[in-house]
Amino acid sequence: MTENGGVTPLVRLENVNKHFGALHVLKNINLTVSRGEVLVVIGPSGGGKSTLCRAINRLETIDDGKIVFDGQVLPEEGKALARLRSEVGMVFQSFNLFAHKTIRENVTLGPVKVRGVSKDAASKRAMELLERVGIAAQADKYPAQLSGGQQQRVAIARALAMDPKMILFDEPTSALDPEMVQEVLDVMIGLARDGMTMVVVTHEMGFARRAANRVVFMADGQIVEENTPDEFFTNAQTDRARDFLSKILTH
Ligand SMILES: Nc1ncnc2c1ncn2[C@@H]1O[C@H](COP(=O)(O)OP(=O)(O)OP(=O)(O)O)[C@@H](O)[C@H]1O
Repeated sequence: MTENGGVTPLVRLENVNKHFGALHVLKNINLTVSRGEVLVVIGPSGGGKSTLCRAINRLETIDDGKIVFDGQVLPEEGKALARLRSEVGMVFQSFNLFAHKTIRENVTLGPVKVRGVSKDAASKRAMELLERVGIAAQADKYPAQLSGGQQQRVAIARALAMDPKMILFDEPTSALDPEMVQEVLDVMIGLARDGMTMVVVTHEMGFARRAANRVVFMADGQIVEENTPDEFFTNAQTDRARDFLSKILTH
């Protein structure tokens, strides 16, 4: 069966619930992400945004409901899950680079280990990707020798090296000094323009306005609103969203 005018969504969450102990963190979430779509998830702290993102590639288990990725209902373990993990890139707030590997090695490792790509081919591709994120000149350095913004761009290149079907970004600029935020957002805007499917948890409203196809507002474990950025930012439908926006936009 097809949806969205004949295009099957890349990801579909159906009635997904998740508890941490007594805390109901995801409350009956229904959400689709279309191929090539940039979905920005915003909302107050503790609302479940990270958990939603992590549930999509099963870094978090879910209690019930269903997650369909690229036409397949995902199990909690096994080969299908390993395939998902290699097809869904993830960029975290903390860059998670291997400290004792060079920048180039960080980007080469995944394709060699997981995909069986030859070292030479992976290394050549790594340089192309480092070029793309504007960091090829630093290829032989180690992560600690780079700024936070540069390290995050390496993390994006590393995700791209796996030829992912989508990339999840969980607050990718939150740990950065303010002057480095834009360089990372510019790389992400470039990816969005190139058609990468992206789910982005962020407080960067400028990014949402420029790059998002859809904004999802999450609070208290629920999707409270979802709309185009234009509609959401000018005409939010709920008090919760309006209240949140008035706080962050005047911040
Ligand atoms: N591993 C865990 N064990 C227990 N509780 C957790 C765990 N991870 C998250 N939580 C709790 O679940 C709730 C949702 O957290 P989550 O990180 O998904 O929210 P968030 O919207 O991303 O918030 P933030 O913007 O602060 O990162 C919070 O109350 C958090 O403390």
